Amino acid sequence: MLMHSSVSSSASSFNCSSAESDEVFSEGEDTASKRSTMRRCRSWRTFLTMMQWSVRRQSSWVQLAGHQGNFQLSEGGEVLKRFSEVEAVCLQALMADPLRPFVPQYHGSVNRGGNSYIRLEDLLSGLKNPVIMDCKMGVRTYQEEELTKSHTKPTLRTDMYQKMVKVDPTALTVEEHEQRGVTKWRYLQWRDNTSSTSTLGFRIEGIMMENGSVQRDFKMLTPAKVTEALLSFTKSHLHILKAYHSRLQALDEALKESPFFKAHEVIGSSLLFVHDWTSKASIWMIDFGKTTPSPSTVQLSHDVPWAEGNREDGYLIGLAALTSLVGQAISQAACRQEEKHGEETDSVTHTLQEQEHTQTKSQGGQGEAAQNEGTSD
Ligand SMILES: O=P(O)(O)O[C@H]1[C@H](O)[C@@H](OP(=O)(O)O)[C@H](OP(=O)(O)O)[C@@H](OP(=O)(O)O)[C@H]1O
Ligand SMILES: Nc1ncnc2c1ncn2[C@@H]1O[C@H](COP(=O)(O)OP(=O)(O)O)[C@@H](O)[C@H]1O
Repeated sequence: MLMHSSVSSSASSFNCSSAESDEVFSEGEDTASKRSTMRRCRSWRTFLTMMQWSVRRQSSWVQLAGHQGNFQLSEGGEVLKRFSEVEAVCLQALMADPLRPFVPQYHGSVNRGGNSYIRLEDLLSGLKNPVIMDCKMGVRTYQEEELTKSHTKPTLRTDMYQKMVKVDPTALTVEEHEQRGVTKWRYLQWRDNTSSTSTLGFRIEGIMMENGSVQRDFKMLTPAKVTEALLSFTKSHLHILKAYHSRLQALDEALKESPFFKAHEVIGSSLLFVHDWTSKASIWMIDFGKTTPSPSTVQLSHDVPWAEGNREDGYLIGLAALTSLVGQAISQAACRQEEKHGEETDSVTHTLQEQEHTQTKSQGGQGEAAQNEGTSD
């Protein structure tokens, strides 16, 4: 789902502010005075509406991936995400962890219209026409419980069967076609195997460019294809790629120091890359809905392949691959820049040579003319 908040939260949703409601008509006020008060109220309303509009335009909030209807935009640079106990517990712990600078600020929960929400810092706040990329981390996006459930208590999902049919009907067995359903584990595993999740330890879930165009469903199994996507996402801007590279390296350092990371199996969590053309670029850890404490008997290393029962998520495998591919994008962008610079220099040299040539010719002509003049004297 993609939701442009700047449009949805337009002036029409604006309520009379306290400044306006202060202007209450008193009994017996004469008509002229009422008119003048109304005029003042209208201009206040217009002014405040414009202020509200422009402040909201600062955050053109979009939801690039995830569950439709899970988010609401809130006042004061916050977004509200549908409450999940698992996620709330993680966020609470992360606020006192070395990973805190990499996680949106968590402000507890709130009730809206009978539903509970988690209050999160809006990571797009202050960015102008943001460019966003959601990378889902890890070598698998399903919890081990999902696998167990698929053996012991399989529930067939028609929606997931249909999503598979739409992409590749041949991926389904005859039995699955007959049942017109697959388990959630089967679907998630298929998604992992048909993307770079299983091989690289991450996948690009979606990219939104500054004009609002969104690309999802990347068929990117090869590192070269991912590098290509990174170059297109950053328009090969070296300073943006370098900022991302440093942030990934800093995240790696923080993960090594993090008691939270040591003790949790991080499944289905994303890194949200955000930048705009005023050179603000950052990366944030989001979505802890499937991040759970690892059993006390298991010591996770996060950098070895998953095997049933070992609980490994492969988060660091993905982070290393992603960092290395951003590094490759930097090298390629630098090469392209040099080539472009070379071409520009060539063209400048060529122009200068041409100018010199023309000048020499015309000077030669002038000399001749002067000589002729001299001789005619
Ligand atoms: O992205 P597509 O291919 O559409 O598949 C989605 C994602 O895997 C979701 O994971 P995430 O939240 O990490 O994006 C998952 O939510 P869960 O978090 O519940 O596993 C959805 O399961 P359902 O919510 O059961 O439909 C599943 O349908
Ligand atoms: N704090 C935030 N600030 C800005 N955008 C966010 C924030 N959290 C999530 N998003 C947007 O919402 C999308 C889905 O978020 P996510 O937490 O993964 O939801 P879900 O649990 O439904 O999968 C992200 O890809 C991103 O575009």
